[in-house]
Amino acid sequence: MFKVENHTETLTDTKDFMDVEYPVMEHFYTIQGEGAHTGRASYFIRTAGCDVNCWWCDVKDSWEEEGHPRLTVKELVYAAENSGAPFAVITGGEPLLHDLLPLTLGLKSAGLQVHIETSGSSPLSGQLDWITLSPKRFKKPTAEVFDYVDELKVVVLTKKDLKWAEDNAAKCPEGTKLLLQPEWETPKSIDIIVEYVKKHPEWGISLQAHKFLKVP
Ligand SMILES: C[S@@+](CC[C@H](N)C(=O)[O-])C[C@H]1O[C@@H](n2cnc3c(N)ncnc32)[C@H](O)[C@@H]1O
Ligand SMILES: Nc1nc2[nH]cc(C(=O)O)c2c(=O)[nH]1
Ligand code: SF4
Ligand SMILES: [Mg+2]
Repeated sequence: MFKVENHTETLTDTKDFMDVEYPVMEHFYTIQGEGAHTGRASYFIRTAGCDVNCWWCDVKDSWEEEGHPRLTVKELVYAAENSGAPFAVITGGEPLLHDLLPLTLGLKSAGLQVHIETSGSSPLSGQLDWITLSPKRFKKPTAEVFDYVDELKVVVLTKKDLKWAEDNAAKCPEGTKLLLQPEWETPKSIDIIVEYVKKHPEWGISLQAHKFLKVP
């Protein structure tokens, strides 16, 4: 949970934030396929732009802002609210490249909880009810994000990623949900994760269930 301090008074007028635009690759009503909320109906907003560039990223088309439409908070909130989803997931690309206060205020004003999927490598912004941190060596998380993380979800390809996972877990608050996620194109990572979780049951496994369900 994170709530940026001292900014809301600058955005008290609804007009202030409903007209703010974001580069959006896609937005869609689906089932959360990853993490502790797997299986729950949620409205995804995939912002465009990422400066981390993981070579195994499964949404490389999100990396450039150019070529994606700029949508207003009003448009995004309208779609999310009318979907009936109980919560929105702001993802990307790297969503924290953008000031998320206007978008999160808009979503929350419509009664949605706001979750984020982030590498944590840019400063926190906005009002976030659930922070899923997926830390990347390519651009490391900021120190601040560890004070607010709810769920640590580390993508695993090889055994060295387990040490990376533990190094990040050591910085998280007590009670943070710890999850290891196989890299989708690396089948051997599943055996690595299963063996590790059986030895270290404080960790759980996150699969990309949406890819099995064949939903976006
Ligand atoms: C596409 S990223 C977007 C949000 C943010 N940039 C991040 O990395 O958390 C969303 C989630 O998908 C994970 N992910 C991306 N490519 C993946 C892959 N090939 N296999 C498994 N997980 C992947 C990321 O680690 C992250 O947890
Ligand atoms: N269904 C579904 N669940 C997801 N959880 C995290 C995703 C992401 O790309 O951020 C994602 C996604 O792309 N689709
Ligand atoms: S940080 Fe996220 S969106 Fe960016 S390259 Fe890595 S997995 Fe893809
Ligand atoms: Mg995805």
